[in-house]
Amino acid sequence: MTTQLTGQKMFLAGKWVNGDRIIEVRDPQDNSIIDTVPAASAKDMVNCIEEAKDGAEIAASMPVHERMKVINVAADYIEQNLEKYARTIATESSKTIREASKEVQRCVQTLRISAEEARRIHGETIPFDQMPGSENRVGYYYRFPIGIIGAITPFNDPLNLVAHKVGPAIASGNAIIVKPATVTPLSALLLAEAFAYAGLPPKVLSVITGYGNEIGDVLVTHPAVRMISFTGGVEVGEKITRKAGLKKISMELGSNSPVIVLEDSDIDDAVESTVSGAFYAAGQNCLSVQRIYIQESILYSFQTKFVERTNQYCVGDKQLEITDMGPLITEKEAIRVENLVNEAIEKGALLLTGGKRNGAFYLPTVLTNVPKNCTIATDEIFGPVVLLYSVPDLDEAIRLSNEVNYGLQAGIFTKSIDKAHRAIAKMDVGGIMINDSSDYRIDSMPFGGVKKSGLGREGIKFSVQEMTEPKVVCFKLSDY
Ligand SMILES: NC(=O)c1ccc[n+]([C@@H]2O[C@H](COP(=O)([O-])OP(=O)(O)OC[C@H]3O[C@@H](n4cnc5c(N)ncnc54)[C@H](O)[C@@H]3O)[C@@H](O)[C@H]2O)c1
Ligand SMILES: O=C[C@H](O)CS(=O)(=O)O
Repeated sequence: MTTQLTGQKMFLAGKWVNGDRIIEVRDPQDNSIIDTVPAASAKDMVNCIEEAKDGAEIAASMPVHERMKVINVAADYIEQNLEKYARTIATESSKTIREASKEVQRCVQTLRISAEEARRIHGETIPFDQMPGSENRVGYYYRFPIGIIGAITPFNDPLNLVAHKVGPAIASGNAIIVKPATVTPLSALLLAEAFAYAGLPPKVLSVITGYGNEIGDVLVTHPAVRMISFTGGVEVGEKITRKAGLKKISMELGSNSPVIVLEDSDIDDAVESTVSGAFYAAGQNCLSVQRIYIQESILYSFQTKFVERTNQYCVGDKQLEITDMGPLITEKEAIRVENLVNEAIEKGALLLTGGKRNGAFYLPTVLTNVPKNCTIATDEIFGPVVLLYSVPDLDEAIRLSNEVNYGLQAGIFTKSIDKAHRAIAKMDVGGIMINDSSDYRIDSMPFGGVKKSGLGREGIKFSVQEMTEPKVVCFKLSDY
């Protein structure tokens, strides 16, 4: 898709500004240049943070009804321009136009939920007289905004995952500086466009484009930035956590999601759900189904149907409505996935389908008999590859599921409420879906994981909690 190279500006403290250097934004499908954005410098980031100090005061002084109005008008703007937002996502990222449209609709929902949560930031009265000697004291606590939030976001959901930080930040009266993924900055800039249209006061929001290690370090280490809200890979997450020092940290990291399919399940339903969960967004999805543990009595039936359904996946031009799966975000990423699969095959894994690359495209791939000593067995693939395993029973499936040092979400297909509850209790994850794959989320639910999958929870209400602090107020009365 060729678009007029207009050269985007970044959105710093409410102003659209150029930079001294530029970054080319490319379409993963054909590596064509679709636009350019500024490559901000460390100095630009320092200036941005200085402006955000004023922004934090402005944001905190916005009455709740104004915050709600601005967020809802921004949501309206995006809804009215859905096609433009979807095309931008489907051009700069590797999502198909159908996947991109769904992301825009979710972003609108995320913002509307954020507006609602702005009116629900409550405190509580505190019965101080529970302690002898405090009979003449009354008071409460309320929640106040922490000030400046630094948000660093990934490439795979370039709009909605930015909204998951900007929405709650504004709802809770904070200023926020977003450093979007270097390869997919345009969608984040469009989010800024919506808030500029909605009349968000200047200096409250910045979207600063550039290289993560260059400007990210400044954002992460600056003392005026009181929280880092990061979504991305565990390697970068650990780097940031080490550098951040004494400030709030929210880490939404990687995964290697398991799904269990028991013999009493609806196999056709399980197949449909896990194929979608494995190959949505070409597997570049933190909730992607990476491992499926199938009870041995139904292995042949499930495996046959799964491979058959996988082979029906339409891989091609991501701008076409008929396309189920587009490319990965870069050819380099496709080669990384190809190498992971080839390592497994060299070590004895069986390839049931896929395993072929063409540039940035990598076919939906199904492996079985994958040895434990393969990288692909324990690391996050973040590509269209799924591993099938045979298990004798639920307990073995749970044990194997928990062996991997990630724990974002899992799924289990069973008609037994007892078995479902055993999985709920025993699986070491942040979310478990019964008769859904791991790839299920609504934007208001608590979202996040354990082990290497992260720290804290997103999902608007939970982000608002992380982005605010309680303040206790106590009155000692003289003639009570
Ligand atoms: N748990 C979740 O909610 C969730 C959601 C989406 C993606 N992810 C994870 O994100 C990863 C894929 O996204 P990605 O490839 O964009 O991740 P990434 O970690 O490579 O990059 C994420 C962001 O960090 C920035 N960055 C890179 N190095 C940095 C540094 N040294 N300091 C500061 N910032 C730096 C990047 O520019 C980008 O904006 C996968 O692991 C996926 O599981 C998790
Ligand atoms: O990639 C991870 C995303 O957070 C999953 S979802 O798109 O929000 O469901």
